Amino acid sequence: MDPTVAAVLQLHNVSLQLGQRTVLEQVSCSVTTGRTLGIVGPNGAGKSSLLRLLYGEIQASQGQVLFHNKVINTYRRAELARQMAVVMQSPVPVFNLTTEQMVMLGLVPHKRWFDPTTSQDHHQLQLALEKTGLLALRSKKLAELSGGELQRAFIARALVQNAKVLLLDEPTNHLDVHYQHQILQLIRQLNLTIVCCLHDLNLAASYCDDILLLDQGRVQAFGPAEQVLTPKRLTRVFQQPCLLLAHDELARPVIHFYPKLRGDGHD
Ligand SMILES: Nc1ncnc2c1ncn2[C@@H]1O[C@H](COP(=O)(O)OP(=O)(O)OP(=O)(O)O)[C@@H](O)[C@H]1O
Repeated sequence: MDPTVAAVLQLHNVSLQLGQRTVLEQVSCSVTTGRTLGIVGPNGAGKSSLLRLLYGEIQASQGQVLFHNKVINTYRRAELARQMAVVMQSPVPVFNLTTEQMVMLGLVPHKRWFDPTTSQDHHQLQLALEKTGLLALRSKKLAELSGGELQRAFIARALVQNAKVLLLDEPTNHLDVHYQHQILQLIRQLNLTIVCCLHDLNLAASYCDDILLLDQGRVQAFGPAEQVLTPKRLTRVFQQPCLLLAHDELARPVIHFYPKLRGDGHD
């Protein structure tokens, strides 16, 4: 990674203890302006916990989390919200709101309570609904949306928030293949600094510049996607044989996990 480019978020030797459990151990990584960092790893690797540290929801037991070179917990919540939008896994929606009302909540960090809604706000709302394919559902109650539509509504809210940094935990959960690609393509085009937990390694390889591979709270590799996502490393970390399949029309090979075969050294 180019050290001359400004780091937006940095973790320096961060460890996290939750109850009796060491969830993260000596994790160091950073994300620089305009890049997309994918956090990948098996279940329980510590991906969501790391994201929660990055937006200051929980505090590191050891080490430092820096946002623009300042300790994250020294920021006021409102200040952070203006600079950082967060889409968590299965956030709890307020079901009696309509899609449009919920998406408009993205404006809250930028307004005082008596500020009126402007034509610019409505324009932003319109754009966010359009980009996430929710125009036709704008007046529907959240309770009436499918899991995927709800997920897109949370992403629309993050777009309206208009922050320079976007943190997402499994944003493609509940989305069909078309929307998985559409949403990731969309957020890439926004030229934001992005940190995104993903289970799907092919999506991570396609849409992330850098990858942090975690396993049991420890960094297994961190760096450019093509250097981190090697079949040998993925086979070891996921305990499932893996190979990369090249395709003429794809910029990156397809990551393929296959069943353990007798005598291939994986059983
Ligand atoms: N509040 C808590 N107290 C104790 N242990 C916790 C707590 N929250 C999470 N953990 C544990 O920390 C570990 C990491 O959890 P985390 O949710 O960060 O993993 P993950 O990589 O996001 O997992 P998944 O892929 O399953 O979503 C898990 O073993 C989990 O059980």
